[in-house]
Amino acid sequence: IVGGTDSSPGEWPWQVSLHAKLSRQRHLCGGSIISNQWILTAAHCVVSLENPNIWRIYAGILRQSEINEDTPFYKVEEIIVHSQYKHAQIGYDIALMKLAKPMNFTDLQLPICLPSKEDANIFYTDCWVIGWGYRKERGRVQDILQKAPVPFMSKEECQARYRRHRIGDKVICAGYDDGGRDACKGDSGGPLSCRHEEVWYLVGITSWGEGCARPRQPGVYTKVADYSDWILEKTT
Ligand SMILES: COC(=O)Nc1ccc2c(c1)CCCCCCC[C@H](NC(=O)/C=C/c1cc(Cl)ccc1-n1cnnn1)c1nc-2c(Cl)[nH]1
Repeated sequence: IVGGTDSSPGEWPWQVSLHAKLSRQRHLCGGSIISNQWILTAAHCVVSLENPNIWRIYAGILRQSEINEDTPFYKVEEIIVHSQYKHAQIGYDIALMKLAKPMNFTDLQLPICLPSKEDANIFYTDCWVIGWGYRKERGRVQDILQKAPVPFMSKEECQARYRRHRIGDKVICAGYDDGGRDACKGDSGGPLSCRHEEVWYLVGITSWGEGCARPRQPGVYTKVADYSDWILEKTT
């Protein structure tokens, strides 16, 4: 996260850190708890890494330094990538990870609400992007989970910023025309969380952008409300 601040314990209890253990283990992406057995993340995080056994999901943590060989993690039983996914800038950048065992909810690990299809046209005014990603384009993974407020941007304005891309209808853009606050490397797969009438919703999945926090280059997020049928179909 560029231009963010430290989160407090339990502030974003749905945020998880997805680690993969290949030759060595490291944080790869963020994810969100949507039920006691399902994590929602970005397709680009898991494609080419679809062997469930390499994944370790850490929930209820604020700091990456809380993770060591003794830290408990959730194993993954199944990974479901959207069948139309090709690459992030085209869209369909959404994937589900099924936990091998249902998790117990605590104050530090709780699900976030999914927006319903009818919520697809709400213009949210209180949205935050969260993650352990870089604070600048050439940076490193942060220890303390970072948060940054990012304003919603209309699709028209977003398309005007990204002339060389087709900004599809199943994505949301958020960011500042002057730049300064945005997601960055290591944040993808994580939530764009918006508070609406006292309730937090998983409005977006951090997907891509041209650089981090550059002026007039907003972040592009998978629009979760447009995938509610897909999520229900795959998780029930
Ligand atoms: C110590 O451990 C580490 O350093 N881990 C570790 C640390 C970092 C990374 C990995 C591992 C690789 C994950 C591979 C799959 C994921 C590959 C793509 C992914 N993208 C993003 O997270 C954000 C994109 C993004 C999203 C929005 Cl909304 C706006 C601007 C964005 N950016 C534009 N340019 N940079 N960001 C990424 N993630 C990383 C990189 Cl490197 N790139």
